[in-house]
Amino acid sequence: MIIAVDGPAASGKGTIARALARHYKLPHLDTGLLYRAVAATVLDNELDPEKEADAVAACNFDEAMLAQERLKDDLIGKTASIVSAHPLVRAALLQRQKRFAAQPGGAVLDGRDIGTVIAPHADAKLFVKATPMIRARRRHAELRDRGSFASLDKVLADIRARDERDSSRSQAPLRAAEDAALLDTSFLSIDAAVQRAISLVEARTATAKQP
Ligand SMILES: Nc1ncnc2c1ncn2[C@@H]1O[C@H](COP(=O)(O)OP(=O)(O)OP(=O)(O)O)[C@@H](O)[C@H]1O
Ligand SMILES: Nc1ccn([C@@H]2O[C@H](COP(=O)(O)O)[C@@H](O)[C@H]2O)c(=O)n1
Repeated sequence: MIIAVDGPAASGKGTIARALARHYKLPHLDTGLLYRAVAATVLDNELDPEKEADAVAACNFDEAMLAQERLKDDLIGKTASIVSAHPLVRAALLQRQKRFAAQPGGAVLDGRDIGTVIAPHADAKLFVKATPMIRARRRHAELRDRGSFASLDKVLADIRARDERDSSRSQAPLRAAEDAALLDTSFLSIDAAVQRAISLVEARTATAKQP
């Protein structure tokens, strides 16, 4: 079974995707980490994220980087959103994600274009959302716990800017696939959001099994 989980920054899609992977005993890929690794490589080598050739050169990143906690840094997230808008960067990362989705037994992937581009034939697609302010509060708390002290206003402004950049790019913009089930986590606890996600996956796959 392939499960595609998409949504904007800090909507809770990663939390839900990890829980679904545990529940269904499937491998999970957080595709945002790939773009974050490209971004970190750009920054480490003092390249220009706005320049497509610089960003493409960084797609050959060191695999060990994917395990680094610093990939969660805000600057890396923001830079990831810049490099991910380059068509050649998306092309360089495409096959790796498609291969992960196509492995025997299936997989759970989360990102921005899983249901639309990476796994358009996924058995179940979820589009996770929450209001910008709620997402900003969650991200603010997460950053604070990691010792970073950006103000809530700044985190909210960054989230809005990232939404705008991710939704307006020409290639694989952030959007819900037409056949995705919407899951608004704004007023759900993590446990309630995960239960709802499992119910939606069950409903999708039960419909598909009907003769
Ligand atoms: N339903 C929820 N209620 C409260 N907090 C939540 C909920 N879902 C997720 N969170 C918390 O919000 C933060 C962001 O969640 P998560 O990392 O899953 O989002 P994301 O959509 O994957 O973000 P990104 O795309 O930026 O990686 C985390 O600290 C997570 O624990
Ligand atoms: N499938 C994806 C996943 C991510 N991106 C871009 O990477 C940025 C960081 O992603 P996070 O999920 O770790 O926040 C994100 O803002 C997107 O620009 C993408 O384009 N496609």
